[in-house]
Amino acid sequence: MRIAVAADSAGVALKNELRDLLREDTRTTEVRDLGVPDADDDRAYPLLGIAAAEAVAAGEVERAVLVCGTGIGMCVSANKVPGVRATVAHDSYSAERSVKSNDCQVLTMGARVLGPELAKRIVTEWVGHSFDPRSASAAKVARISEYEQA
Ligand SMILES: O=C[C@H](O)[C@H](O)COP(=O)(O)O
Repeated sequence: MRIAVAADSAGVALKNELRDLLREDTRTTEVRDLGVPDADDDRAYPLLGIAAAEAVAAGEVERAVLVCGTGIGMCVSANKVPGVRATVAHDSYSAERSVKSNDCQVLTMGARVLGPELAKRIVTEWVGHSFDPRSASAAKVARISEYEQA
């Protein structure tokens, strides 16, 4: 699995931890860090979130993990990119269902909301989840795509 990571200055420390964790994970083949590199970089979350979502939409990566202060700005930004389904998730169950029910390719988190150990656990679990296109959820997700393409 190819994964992009990105964050604003509020999320960069957690993003870097998650990036390193994902790079050690044998299930990932590429972990692309789209920035910011450090907290001195004041590029705002929409720039980073949209860039990562565009990489997902273009098929350059399958998924993205985005971090800002709350996860909300990254989520709203990523969802503006056609074809991308992003969610904030700070608990294991929501992260799991975002993939299995909603086929979300993008997970966003708030570094000011949850601690790094919980974030790492959620992301590690999230990599292991997959969407079943034959599931009853598939038709519901298809309705979202139909609206987007209308
Ligand atoms: O959703 C936005 C993020 O939490 C961001 O890191 C902080 O945004 P703000 O500086 O506008 O509060």
